[in-house]
Amino acid sequence: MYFVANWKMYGNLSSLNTLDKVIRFSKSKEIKGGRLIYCPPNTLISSFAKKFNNCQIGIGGQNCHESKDYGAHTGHVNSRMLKNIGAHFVIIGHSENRKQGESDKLINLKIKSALEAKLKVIFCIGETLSEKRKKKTRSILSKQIKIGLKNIKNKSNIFIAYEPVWAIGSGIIPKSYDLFKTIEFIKSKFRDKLPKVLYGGSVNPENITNLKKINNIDGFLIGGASQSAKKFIDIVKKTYS
Ligand SMILES: O=C[C@H](O)COP(=O)(O)O
Repeated sequence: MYFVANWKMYGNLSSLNTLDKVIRFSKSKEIKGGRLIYCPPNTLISSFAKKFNNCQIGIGGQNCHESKDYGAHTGHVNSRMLKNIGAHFVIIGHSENRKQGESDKLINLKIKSALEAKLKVIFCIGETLSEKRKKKTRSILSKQIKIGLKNIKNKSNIFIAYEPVWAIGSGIIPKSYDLFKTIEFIKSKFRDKLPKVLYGGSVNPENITNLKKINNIDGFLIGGASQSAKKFIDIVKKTYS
């Protein structure tokens, strides 16, 4: 199982101290089969990479520019730059960026550039509350997958993160059966090799006990709770208990 910590726009150099606990945990037997990945803000990727030297914790960025080339794009960072400072993963298509106007087409270009830079991609998809109410979840997910992954033949380095927008930061999670069926639907879109599908949206040490019972989920993309080492570790421990 994969446990991805998305720190969003939180954290500074002093946050590095909180990682000691996670590093110790990652080297203990308690980690079982858990694979930990941290996606801090870009300002902290190098420091995280140094800190995680000698342990099995992956590092990722939270977004990247679509161009694989360097260029005059003020305020942006491309996938090569992320790779160069120690990232192995990048989150692309997060709803917080889609909300800012990131289109499926742009997401497709970003994914291609990230794969070219040899980063693994955590590709976020999910419906809004109004789309859910209009029973459009499946058509929205199909469109996001179809355009987002257009002309990408080798999908082996792509993880899908299903994050219903209404579940992010709201404390609300989908009903277990609905979530199982949605993940099954997402996987049905892939013919040959099934991608790993993560769930994200208000995952915490309390609701993980139910979420872990949904047996087609391959891991979790965790926002708020991942900023606390204790909560993040608890989520992993409870998944295996
Ligand atoms: O990337 C993480 C998700 O947006 C979930 O965030 P959350 O756990 O704070 O709801």
